[in-house]
Amino acid sequence: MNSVSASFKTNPINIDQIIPVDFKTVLKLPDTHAWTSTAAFPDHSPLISTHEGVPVVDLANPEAVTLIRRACEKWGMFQVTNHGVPSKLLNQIELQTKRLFALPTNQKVLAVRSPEDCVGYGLPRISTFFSKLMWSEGFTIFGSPIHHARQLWPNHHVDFCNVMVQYQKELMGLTERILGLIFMSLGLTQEDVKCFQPKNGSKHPQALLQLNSYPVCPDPTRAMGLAPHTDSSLLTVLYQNNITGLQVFRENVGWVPVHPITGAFVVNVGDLMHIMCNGRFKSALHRALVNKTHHRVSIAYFYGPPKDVKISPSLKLIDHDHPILYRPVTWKEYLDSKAIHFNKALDLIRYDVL
Ligand SMILES: C=C1C[C@]23C[C@H]1CC[C@H]2[C@@]12CCC[C@@](C)(C(=O)O1)[C@H]2[C@@H]3C(=O)O
Ligand SMILES: O=C(O)CCC(=O)C(=O)O
Ligand SMILES: [Fe+2]
Repeated sequence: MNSVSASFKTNPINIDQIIPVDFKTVLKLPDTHAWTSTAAFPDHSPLISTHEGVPVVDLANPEAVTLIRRACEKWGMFQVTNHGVPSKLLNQIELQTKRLFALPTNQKVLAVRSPEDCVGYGLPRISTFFSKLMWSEGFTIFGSPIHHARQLWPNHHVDFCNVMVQYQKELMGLTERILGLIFMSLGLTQEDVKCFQPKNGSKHPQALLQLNSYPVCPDPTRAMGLAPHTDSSLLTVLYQNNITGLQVFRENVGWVPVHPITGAFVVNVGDLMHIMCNGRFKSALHRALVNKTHHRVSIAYFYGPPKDVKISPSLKLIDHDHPILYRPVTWKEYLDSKAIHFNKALDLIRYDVL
């Protein structure tokens, strides 16, 4: 069993927090989805438009490593262009994602996630930490989605499965290429990071694909698409359709929109990378808002280390001025802690926080 499934088994979720409402039939924002009175209430005030945005890195630029290092230090996030993933595949995955979420609710629930598993249809896992429900639905895939796809389309699941499998293959290549640049930017060599190099003996990295859908919302100023969180991965590579909604939080600045760039990916530092580089790159706090007129979709690829590999701060980044901050953890151990402690999980493995 992979680390993610194993963690879901240890921390099952209540079925009420898995099945979304039927967004299409709701004409007025229900109280269950109105975030107005909560601490996490979305601040919709526009930022001063002259403010700089998330850096865009052209992977063909010889300066890419330096640009990535700066972006990771300052934002924990950047966008990449010239990445080599065929635009045809991006169009196909967007189309298949929309095809899935366009199904009637009674059909989508045929592929619902079980309380003890990570794959299938349902609300975001972090829903359990908030008193209000989010205005979004998701479909999680690990490897081939054939089991659930067959339930959705008994005779028409082949195209969906092929696109999802092909996309994961492409994204594994791209993510490993970007990871290589990130390690280079930290001065780490292949030898330093060989513990989770692909195909190290029988060990393989683990990755998950998350299709997100944000239906049009009758009252977006009071709703939340996906509540603020950091990703538990090493690195997440996200494709978004051309609808704005993603925002990243910056200390002393606030929420900054991450406007879609046609054909680009958003890359964000996850908690495990934060640990590996001893906090030098911070995992990006981000969220997604919704809107009244446009259906937004995004496809997140969460990349993590092989099962049972302990992630710990690289010794090369530790010295007198940079004492070691985090204890070693496997992805499963970290996900288990996150399932209970959510945004406190990172602090709980710090040596200096009790
Ligand atoms: C490997 C992962 C990463 C998970 C948990 C597990 C499976 C599903 C992922 C998401 C997907 C949606 C946002 C998030 C915040 C959520 O609720 O579920 C993610 C979470 C995380 O990054 O922690
Ligand atoms: O939809 C988005 O832009 C963000 C998705 C996300 O943060 C996630 O799936 O973890
Ligand atoms: Fe995320």
